[in-house]
Amino acid sequence: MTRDDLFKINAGIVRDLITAVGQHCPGAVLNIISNPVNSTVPIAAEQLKKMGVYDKRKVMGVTTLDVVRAKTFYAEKNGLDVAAVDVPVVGGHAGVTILPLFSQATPKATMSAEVLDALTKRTQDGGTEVVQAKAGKGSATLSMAYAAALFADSCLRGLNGAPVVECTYVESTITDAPYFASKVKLSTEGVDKIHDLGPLSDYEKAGLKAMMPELLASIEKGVQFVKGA
Ligand SMILES: NC(=O)c1ccc[n+]([C@@H]2O[C@H](COP(=O)([O-])OP(=O)(O)OC[C@H]3O[C@@H](n4cnc5c(N)ncnc54)[C@H](O)[C@@H]3O)[C@@H](O)[C@H]2O)c1
Ligand SMILES: O=C(O)C[C@H](O)C(=O)O
Repeated sequence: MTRDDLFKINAGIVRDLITAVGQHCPGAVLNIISNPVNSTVPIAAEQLKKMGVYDKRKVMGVTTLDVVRAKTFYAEKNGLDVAAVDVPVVGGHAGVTILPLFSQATPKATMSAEVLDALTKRTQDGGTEVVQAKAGKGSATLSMAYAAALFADSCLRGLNGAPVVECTYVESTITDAPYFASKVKLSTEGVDKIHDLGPLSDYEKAGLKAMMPELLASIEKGVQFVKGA
């Protein structure tokens, strides 16, 4: 089962939960983790728009697990302490739409083109690898919970006036995609500032171009699920 297969089940669940949020706590900051995140975030936004209570600063898709994976693989490969490593991951949360920016990773490490390609693919396929290994018995539940806790904690710190920067999938204008994950400053109202992509390597530029058809289609599928209903 792919994240997109989950659309059939989760699209309605997310829309109905968001309807309740729109009715009972319209100002809430939402961290959406249900897959396919590339579509469920647009579903949430469209449903809240329909109800007249959408605030783009409050709706965020959780892509933290992609960052956790990229950091882990980068640290392992380069003999670094993972706690001291940072790797931005941009795009979306499915296959080729997940784009780790190893050229911006810190601390800096030199890796061959082959190793970079392997680490990128491992990050992109990490979730699917676990879903297939569990063969119908769920996904990377515990690492998802870890990532969700990290991200929720960052949101709470931002809301408490200690701004923090995390990668998250939000309504965005930094690329051609209306929703996109990148580094975002989280503050007292939720999304405060969406950082642009920064300098990309040629490999990353190609990855950005390659993800767009799938990302745009997943976004449109989510939008139409609500608008076309
Ligand atoms: N964004 C991420 O990083 C990430 C990572 C892993 C998993 N996920 C997604 O998180 C979700 C949960 O994954 P999981 O492995 O824990 O799945 P799971 O099947 O183990 O758990 C799903 C839970 O949802 C409950 N449920 C079903 N219908 C419901 C409804 N209408 N309302 C409320 N609850 C309902 C089920 O009873 C079950 O307890 C999936 O959508 C999965 O794809 C996201
Ligand atoms: O549920 C999945 O398909 C995988 C999940 O999104 C993950 O990244 O582990």
